[in-house]
Amino acid sequence: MRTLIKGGTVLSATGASAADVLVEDEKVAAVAAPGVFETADEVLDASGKYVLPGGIDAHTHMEMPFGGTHSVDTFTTGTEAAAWGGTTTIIDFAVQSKGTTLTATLDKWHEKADGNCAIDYGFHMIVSDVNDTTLKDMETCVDAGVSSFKMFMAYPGVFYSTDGEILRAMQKATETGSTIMMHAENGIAIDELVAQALASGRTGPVEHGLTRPSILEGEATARAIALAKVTGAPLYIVHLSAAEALAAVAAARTEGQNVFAETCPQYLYLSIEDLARPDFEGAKYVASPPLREKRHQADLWRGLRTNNLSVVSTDHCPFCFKDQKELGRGDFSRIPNGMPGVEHRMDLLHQGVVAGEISLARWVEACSTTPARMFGLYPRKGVIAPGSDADIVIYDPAARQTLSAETHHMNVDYSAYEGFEITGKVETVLSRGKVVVSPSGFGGGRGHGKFLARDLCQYLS
Ligand SMILES: NC(=O)NCCC(=O)O
Ligand SMILES: [Zn+2]
Ligand SMILES: [Zn+2]
Repeated sequence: MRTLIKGGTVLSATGASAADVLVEDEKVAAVAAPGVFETADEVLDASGKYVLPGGIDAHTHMEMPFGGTHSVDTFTTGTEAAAWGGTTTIIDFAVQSKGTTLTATLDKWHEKADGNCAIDYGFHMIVSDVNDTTLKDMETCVDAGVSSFKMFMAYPGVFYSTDGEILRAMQKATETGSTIMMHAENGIAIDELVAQALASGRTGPVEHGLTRPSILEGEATARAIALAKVTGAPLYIVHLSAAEALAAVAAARTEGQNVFAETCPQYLYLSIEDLARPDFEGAKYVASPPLREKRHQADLWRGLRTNNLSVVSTDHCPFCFKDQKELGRGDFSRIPNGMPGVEHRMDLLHQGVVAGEISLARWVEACSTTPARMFGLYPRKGVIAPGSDADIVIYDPAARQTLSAETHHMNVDYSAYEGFEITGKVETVLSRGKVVVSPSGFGGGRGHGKFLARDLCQYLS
């Protein structure tokens, strides 16, 4: 089966050019000057549109257990929603709970995802019980294509690891060539602030933000960087939200340390003012790290331009407002942490292009090419080039849309971006050559997506 994408502007991490793309079965066969290929079994007209590599969302949580409940997107609903938004690969997190092994955890996550995804997917591993077996199992995970391990300096008693445990896991990461991903917030100090707030009757959602000050993200980020320096491990800071944390990353990178960071659209567009919405509506915006004061946003955009922030992921972790966020009415510390967003990342970052914050090439780089390189998927993913998987988005940069829970495809009863006016819209999406989204609707489905065994990080200096 040959598909020709004709007349579009092909985007990459290095620029844009008028070109046609020939797809043969699941792969890109050729990229050539307009008109070189005359026809194919199927021809998609991309005149006036961008043709870009499918997005890679390197941070999602489908069906994630948290605080006695689960994030509500399944691997099926979440990957379908991702496809609607131009994302053709997710990397989700398998979650080790205390007392279980990494290998059993990985088996469990394969059971949840295999045969259920609409687009390709990989796994990172959350390490929450550092012991000799866990450290040994990290080797098995790397061999099985899970080459990155998330650890937490937050959530004492749940996912939290001590500095000593982090150090040991980092040493194993250095030995295996794998990457440590860090949730960098000082959870011990935060838990004190949370207890004090509750004791003095401050119970509403905004307290979630007020008890997790940005300086404690900066401190934890700097500490993680120090531990990575001692051990030589590559370090990737997840969901970076604060100027103080970004400064720590920038300083380490200036020294040449293999330290990288991602941010998420919510930190670029939303703020603590959303957490302060009345009538418990702020609960919709509870995630950790919390939404910050607006002053941080300009720093984050600058970080994206300078590559101190290399990747934009969503940290998609949806909990319904009714029933789930409700668990924390009267006690903000019980509000399930996480926000929906997997469907909107490409559109929201395109607004950064429209506003002149980032270039088109940078949009593609941060949302597709760099995550592919960072997590060992390049050049299979993250680029439109001969031999690459035909994960391709045809994007109409002039279309207009309004984001809303009424129209989104995520399995959650609210939109964090309700009413946002967007310039640009995904028109067609190919996943390994198959048209999964088109103007006539959803053509993909559960089971098309395949597990991606990933190589080591390809982004080290
Ligand atoms: N971010 C968040 O609040 N929930 C998902 C889990 C995590 O990434 O820490
Ligand atoms: Zn986290
Ligand atoms: Zn997360």
